[in-house]
Parts: sequence; C-alpha cells; structure tokens
Amino acid sequence: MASPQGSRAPLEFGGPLGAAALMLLLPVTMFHLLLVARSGPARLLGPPPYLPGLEELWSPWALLLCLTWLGLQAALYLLPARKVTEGQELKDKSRLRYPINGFQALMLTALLVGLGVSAGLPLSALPEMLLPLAFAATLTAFIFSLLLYLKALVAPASALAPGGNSGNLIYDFFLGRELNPRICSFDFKYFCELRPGLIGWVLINLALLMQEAELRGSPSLAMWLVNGFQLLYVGDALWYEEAVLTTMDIIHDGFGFMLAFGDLAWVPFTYSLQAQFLLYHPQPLGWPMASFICLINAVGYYIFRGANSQKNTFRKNPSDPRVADLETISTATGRRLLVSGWWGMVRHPNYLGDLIMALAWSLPCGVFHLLPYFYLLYFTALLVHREDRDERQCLQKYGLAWQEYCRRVPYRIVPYIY
Ligand SMILES: NC(=O)C1=CN([C@@H]2O[C@H](COP(=O)(O)OP(=O)(O)OC[C@H]3O[C@@H](n4cnc5c(N)ncnc54)[C@H](OP(=O)(O)O)[C@@H]3O)[C@@H](O)[C@H]2O)C=CC1
Ligand SMILES: CC(C)CCC[C@@H](C)[C@H]1CC=C2C3=C(CC[C@@]21C)[C@@]1(C)CC[C@H](O)C[C@@H]1CC3
Repeated sequence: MASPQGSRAPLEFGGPLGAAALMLLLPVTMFHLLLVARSGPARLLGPPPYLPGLEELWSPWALLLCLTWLGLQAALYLLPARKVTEGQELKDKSRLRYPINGFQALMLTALLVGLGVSAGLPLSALPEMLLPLAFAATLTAFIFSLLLYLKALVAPASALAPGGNSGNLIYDFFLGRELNPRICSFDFKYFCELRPGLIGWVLINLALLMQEAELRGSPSLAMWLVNGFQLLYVGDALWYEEAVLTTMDIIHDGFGFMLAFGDLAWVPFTYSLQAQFLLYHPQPLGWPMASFICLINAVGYYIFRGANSQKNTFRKNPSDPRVADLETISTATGRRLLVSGWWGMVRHPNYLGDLIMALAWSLPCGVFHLLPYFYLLYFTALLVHREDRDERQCLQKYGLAWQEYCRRVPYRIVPYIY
C-alpha cells in the first residue's frame, strides 16, 4: 500500500517487531506497576507479588464504569464551547475546527463528582477496582483501535497520517492510519488526548486520597502534594487546551493503538502510580522538605509554562509585544525559529520543565523505593525519543535553518549536559 505521500515514511519504534513488542510490553508493564504498588516490598524490578487470574481482571461492572466515564466525557465535549478554534493546515489546505471546552469539562466533572460524593457515591472504593478498571480500559483501547483501523480502510488517501501506512498490519495498527479520525465534528484523537485519561488520572488520585483519609484519619502531606502537583498539571493542560493542536500527536501521528492505549489506559493507571504507592506505603514528610519539593515543582512549572507559552504566543502572532523582541532565524517556509528567550537556552526547554516537575512528583514518596520514580524514568525515555523524532521532522521541514538553530543552540534538553 502506498504511503499518502507517495514515498514510504521511514519506520519508527523499531518497525513491526518493535510495535508488536510494545503492544505486549506496555500493558504488561502497566499491570506489573499496579500489582507491585500495592505489594509490601513494592519492588519495581522484582517479580510481581502474584499473577492475577482472569476472575480478578475481568469485571462487567468495571467495563460498564469505563464506558460510562467515556460517555460522560464525550457528552461534556459536545456541550457548547466558549470558543471553537481552527487546527493547523492539512495537506489538502483545509483546517479542522476544534471545541475549546476542556477546562469546562474538568470543572463540570468536579461538580458532578462532588455532588455524587455528597449523595453517598463511594469514590474511595475506586482504588480496590483499579485492576479490573485497567483491564477494561485496555480492552476498550484495543477494540477502539481495531475500529479505527477499519475506519481508515474507507478513508480517502488525503486523510491518512504520514507514518502508520506502511502496509504492515501490526505496525499500522500500532501507529494508527488515519490522522484525524472523526464522526461528524467529533474528533476522536483530540478528545482522547485530553479528556478521559487526564481527568480520569486526577479522579483516581482523588479516590486514593479519600481512601487514605478513611484508613488513617486524614490524607498525608505527601499525598496532598502529589494530588496538588498533578492537578495543577492536568488543569494547565486543559486550560491551555489549544496548544495540543500543535503537538506532533495531533499534526503528525495517526490514531492507533499507541495513542488509544496511552490516552485511555496508560495515563490514568500509571501516571497515578505515586498516589497508589503512597496509599499502601505511607511516607513521613516534614514541612521543610515539603516546601523544598514545592519549590522544585514551581521551578519546573515556571520553565514548562514559560517555554510553552512563549512558543505558542510566537506561533500565533510573532509581533505580539511579549515575543516581538526575541531573536529569530528565518526559514524557507516563511516561519521563523526563536533563538533567544527559553528557546535559546536549549532546543526543548518545555521538556526540561516537565522533567523537573516529574522529579517533584516522586520526591514526596521518599528515596528508599525506585517504584515512585518509574514515571521519571519512563518520561525521560519518552521525551528523549520524542525530541529525536521532533528534530528529524524539523530538519526535514526547515533544512539549513534548523541546522543553523542547532549550531546556535547546541543542547537539546539540559543545558551543558544533553
Ligand atoms: N506528560 C506527558 O506524558 C507528555 C507531556 N508532553 C509535554 O507536552 C508539551 C508539548 O510537547 P511536544 O508536542 O512534544 O513538542 P513541543 O511543544 O516542544 O513542539 C515542538 C515543535 O515546536 C516548534 N519549535 C521547535 N523549536 C522551535 C523554536 N526554536 N522556535 C519556534 N518553534 C519551535 C516546532 O514546530 P513548528 O515549527 O512547526 O511550530 C516543533 O516541531 C511539552 O511541554 C511536553 O513536555 C509531551 C508528551 C508527553
Ligand atoms: C504508552 C506509550 C509509550 C506512549 C503514550 C504516549 C501518551 C501517553 C502521551 C503522548 C503525548 C501525550 C501528551 C500529553 C499526555 C500524554 C500523551 C497522551 C499531554 C496532554 C500532557 C499535558 C501536557 O500539558 C500536554 C501533553 C501533550 C502530549
């Protein structure tokens, strides 16, 4: 099958073999983490405490809950939005329209959950259901990816993603064939990237905090910090929702198993690992250390937000007074590249801020277990790989100008180190 560009895009993620391995490895890792987090020794690198049988994984109630959650988030997505914005230009020169109401969905979910809890909804029972819920989410992601693959078979060539159309079934199923699968104006990738998984993540965190309060009288300081930091991160992503429209996931990647599983299962069940760990392994944390960790998170957030906002402002309007004085390089495409400000420090300052925050999310869990640092380790690998993919795409897009940028700003993520 020809790629939509006529020539085949180079294979990523180790080709079909790498894709097959990841499809197996990612769910296995997620279940390993869920099992180990609740075990006494909580050893990241040891074997799981036991292997759960199907009766422990499969629950029709969990599947129903998972589908109800998706239905609720879809209904909130369809509510009137404060703004409808246009995405990047597509190959056929058209632009898709996207509702900007993610933050509103977060607030309405908080309201509904608050009403539910005060009416007796047993939210603190959620942690006991994490295993069957994760299984239901994985199953849903798998079936959803299958439907997306089938939908792509009847999509016009112009709707296909640059990668994900190699002709190899496993590779294409993993990467995703269609760039922006939609039914009417409902955009599946945009919806999944920001709503059910991210909001589900903070809801699971909250349930863990409530269960800790039930078990020990009140939530620990460590649990408050993890909940607060991660709520800030999710709130920020939904507040600046429009920025996701320029990420490579939306512009470049198809919607397949990688993103469906990542969004619907991986994010809520592994990103909540620190809170899961704290429920079963309470950690003493004093105010001086807590203040220091808050400072680290604040520094990370400052860099992350500063860098992302600077680029987004510049891309929207290069003459905006907040960015008009920054030094730039012209490119043959007509777009310019920032070479001063945050983007003159390293080539991905936003990744640096994100990694500093990831460290702050693990530190409340102490330094005697590796498990709560899983996110930091995985995220470092993800961002290094992502940075490499982005560099290749930018080199292709900007050619000599990108080489000049790399010469002027030699470090990728960490100044003087990487
Ligand atoms: N928590 C998580 O699991 C994850 C979080 N993230 C976070 O999401 C955010 C978005 O990340 P991501 O989509 O990977 O990438 P970026 O937001 O870093 O976007 C990269 C793009 O920015 C543009 N760009 C690069 N350099 C410059 C420059 N000097 N001047 C102007 N534009 C430039 C290029 O696109 P163009 O020129 O076409 O505009 C490039 O393709 C980040 O903060 C990241 O940390 C990302 C992945 C996972
Ligand atoms: C499981 C796989 C190895 C990879 C799955 C990757 C996905 C989990 C991530 C790909 C890009 C993401 C982004 C975000 C969350 C994680 C995924 C979906 C954000 C929404 C997180 C908040 C930031 O402010 C914006 C991010 C955009 C990219």
